[in-house]
Amino acid sequence: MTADASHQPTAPSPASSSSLTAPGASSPSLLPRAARVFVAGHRGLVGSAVARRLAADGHEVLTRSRDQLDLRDAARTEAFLRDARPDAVVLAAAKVGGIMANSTSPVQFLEDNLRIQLSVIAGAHAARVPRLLFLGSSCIYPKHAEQPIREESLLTGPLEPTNEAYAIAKIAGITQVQSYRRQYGASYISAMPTNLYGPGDNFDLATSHVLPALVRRFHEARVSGAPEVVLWGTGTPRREFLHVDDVAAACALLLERYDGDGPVNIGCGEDLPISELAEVVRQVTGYEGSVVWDTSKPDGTPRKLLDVSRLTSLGFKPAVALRDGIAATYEWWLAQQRTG
Ligand SMILES: NC(=O)C1=CN([C@@H]2O[C@H](COP(=O)(O)OP(=O)(O)OC[C@H]3O[C@@H](n4cnc5c(N)ncnc54)[C@H](OP(=O)(O)O)[C@@H]3O)[C@@H](O)[C@H]2O)C=CC1
Ligand SMILES: C[C@H]1O[C@H](OP(=O)(O)OP(=O)(O)OC[C@H]2O[C@@H](n3cnc4c(=O)[nH]c(N)nc43)[C@H](O)[C@@H]2O)[C@@H](O)[C@@H](O)C1=O
Repeated sequence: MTADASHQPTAPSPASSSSLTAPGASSPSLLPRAARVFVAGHRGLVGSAVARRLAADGHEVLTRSRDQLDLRDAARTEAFLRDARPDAVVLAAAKVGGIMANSTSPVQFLEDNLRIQLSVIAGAHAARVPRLLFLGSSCIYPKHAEQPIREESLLTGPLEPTNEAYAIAKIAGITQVQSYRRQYGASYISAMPTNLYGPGDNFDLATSHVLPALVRRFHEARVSGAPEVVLWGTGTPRREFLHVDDVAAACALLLERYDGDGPVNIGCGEDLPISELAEVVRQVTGYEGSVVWDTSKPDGTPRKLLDVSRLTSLGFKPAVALRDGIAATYEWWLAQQRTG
């Protein structure tokens, strides 16, 4: 793949580009009206929500399934982008999973994500795509970062070992985006969402995140009449959960209003212990047995609450309350079960 930069705008200096650039609500959007946007990973939890949101906002959403285009293939990805010539790319394709999948398959979490990022970000630049949003994750921050975690905490301490490979791939993605901005003046940005959930989530207990796993475990225990549900770890780690429709709204806002060098955290600003999350899910699913904690399983990072002031300064406000979002996600999953 080539990344011919000869026609790119002059690069801003890294120093000047490190400040937050947030056009006011009256400023023109950084995304044209009825823009053509390639959403990479449109079948996933986040990509599907972003695609729905952008379409509802009047944009044209371009998609390719993995069968049609494996985004690890740099040459084919660049050729697709040169041909499609989108106004923007949202990079929501990634190798994604919960704590166990991350711990047991670090090679795939590192290599697939590095390859996808190299293909899509370099390919977008080569195809002169003017705008790109890269999605990372809150796990990029140090395990013991000061809470709530500000964007400036990046690279200030050791990472959580259970997802270090994934985090390092995502940090490389942030640096790649910043490098295209610094060297070529590309209007490419990064966002770091907190733990997400919603319709389209992965409910496979071996690879899922905690929230869909709890929904499935409590539901199946209620249906089978099991006296107890076994959950992983101690229940003490704290996590922040954001509904995927809110993430999609934040992504749309950032595409329209943010053009800064640093990543932007996406979260709701509130967290809770996994034990409390379990209690909410128990109530929503109607399970009446008890919970047992399997402390042979990893806890992961003790706390991951994001400082979201950079995002809220742009006007973001989450709309979905956690209990309502869990109830709707449970309904969605039950409907999926019914339709096979
Ligand atoms: N879920 C969460 O809690 C969080 C997610 N994020 C970030 O959001 C982004 C999206 O995550 P999420 O939606 O949850 O993940 P999903 O696993 O739900 O979706 C990922 C998508 O990427 C696609 N994909 C993966 N590999 C390839 C490939 N080689 N070629 C083409 N497509 C590929 C998948 O395709 P297919 O359907 O064929 O498998 C899928 O559609 C990721 O960058 C993730 O890091 C950040 C924080 C938390
Ligand atoms: C989004 C984020 O997601 C991951 O990090 P994580 O937040 O640690 O992941 P998680 O959702 O899997 O677990 C959260 C907590 O919940 C506990 N837990 C209890 N019972 C179950 C359970 O049944 N399944 C799972 N998965 N966890 C459980 C579990 O032990 C842990 O204490 C990384 O992929 C990381 O890379 C990343 O970006």
